[in-house]
Amino acid sequence: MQRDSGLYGSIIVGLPDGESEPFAYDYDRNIILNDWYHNSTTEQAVGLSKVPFQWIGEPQSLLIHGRGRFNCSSLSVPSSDPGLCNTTNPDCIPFRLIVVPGKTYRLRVSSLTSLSALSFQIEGHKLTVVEADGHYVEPFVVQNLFIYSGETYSVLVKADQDPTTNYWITSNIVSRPAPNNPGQGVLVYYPNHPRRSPPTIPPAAPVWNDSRPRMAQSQAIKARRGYIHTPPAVSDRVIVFLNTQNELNGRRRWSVNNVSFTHPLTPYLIALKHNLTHAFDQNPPPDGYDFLNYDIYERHPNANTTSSNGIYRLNFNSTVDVILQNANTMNPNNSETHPWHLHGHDFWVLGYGEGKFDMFNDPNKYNLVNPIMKNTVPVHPFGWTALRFKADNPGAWSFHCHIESHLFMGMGVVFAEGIEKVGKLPSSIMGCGQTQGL
Ligand SMILES: O=C1O[C@H]([C@@H](O)CO)C(O)=C1O
Repeated sequence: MQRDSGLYGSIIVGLPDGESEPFAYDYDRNIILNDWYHNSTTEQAVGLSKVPFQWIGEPQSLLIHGRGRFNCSSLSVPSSDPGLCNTTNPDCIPFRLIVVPGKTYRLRVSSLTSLSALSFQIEGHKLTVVEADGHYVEPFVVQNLFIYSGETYSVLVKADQDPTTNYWITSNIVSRPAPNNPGQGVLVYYPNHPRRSPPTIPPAAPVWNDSRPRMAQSQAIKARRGYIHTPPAVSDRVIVFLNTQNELNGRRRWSVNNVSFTHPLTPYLIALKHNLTHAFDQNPPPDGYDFLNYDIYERHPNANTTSSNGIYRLNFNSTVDVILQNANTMNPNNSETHPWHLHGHDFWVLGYGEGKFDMFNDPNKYNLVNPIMKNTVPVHPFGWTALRFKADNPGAWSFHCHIESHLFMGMGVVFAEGIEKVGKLPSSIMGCGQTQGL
């Protein structure tokens, strides 16, 4: 859980010389969104592993590019440290984005939240979505951008409003019933004073449990004309992943096809390359679940799930479809949003749907014309998301929910392909588990 402890940043990849973007802007700015907890990740991990389970709860603040505010009146015991909870402390100055009237800004917005699904908004300004996870998007305009942990977007925003005032930049939690405690920054029109707060109240958050606008925005993201990578027309293998919340020996877990993921001590790549067959479970986890009989609107009937560190072996260069199927958690009438993130590949997003994926009819509705390629994608409450990718990158790759505590609780799988094509592994990476002395 190092990311939650602050180990993160952005890498911006430029274009090769002589190439230009298919959209125009004057300035480029980077905005990282995050959520912030007062408990350390170690304390969180201890609670998540406890019997009875102690959930991490909602974050204490939302950060916009590293800056946030804590509502001090929410402390049950007032802080004795006068330096803390002091809004005049320079550390409490919110994020400011200074813009020149009339200019267009490309904002590279990314979310590295440990839990929260966010809605990002700039009061009074439209956002034109032009890029997602490094791929150009057929442009579309939104009032607020829904962004899930692990995703990156570029939006264009034009400073075309009344320049005599400043405007709120906000992030709000959606998809969970969190207290209304938005992340707040300020869009400052030059040469207004950068400390001047906007005269308005910040824009209202979207209704947290209305998943329709989120689903609609997910479906609106298509590859830009002229930049479409056409997916293979058919796949060689279809894997359906039922996402459920369960228990294992009294511990709360997440599982995929009733298998909750555990990490082996020996790194997979080394174990595979050196044929260390005792390093992890050699039985592959299942490719599906009982989709005819399983009721996704009920709690998992088998409260006691299984666990494994087994992996999915993919034929090199094969085309794989993955259907992520969401379901009810252990709480009645509750299903959550999960941003699934794949290492080592980009996948085509073929479709999203509500309810149970119908494997006889839903594939006919796949978008094979202009699907966006991404590496992180939401699975909406009680919904499904269909992906396709080429298993063309030799190695062992994690595919997991980007919510840090959900991965910790077992919500992930590992794909491996083309291991024979991986070159000799350096001795400097040896040391863990059974790799000592290799
Ligand atoms: O993993 C989770 O556990 C809690 C809750 O389901 C516990 O009952 C929650 O909101 C999660 O996302």
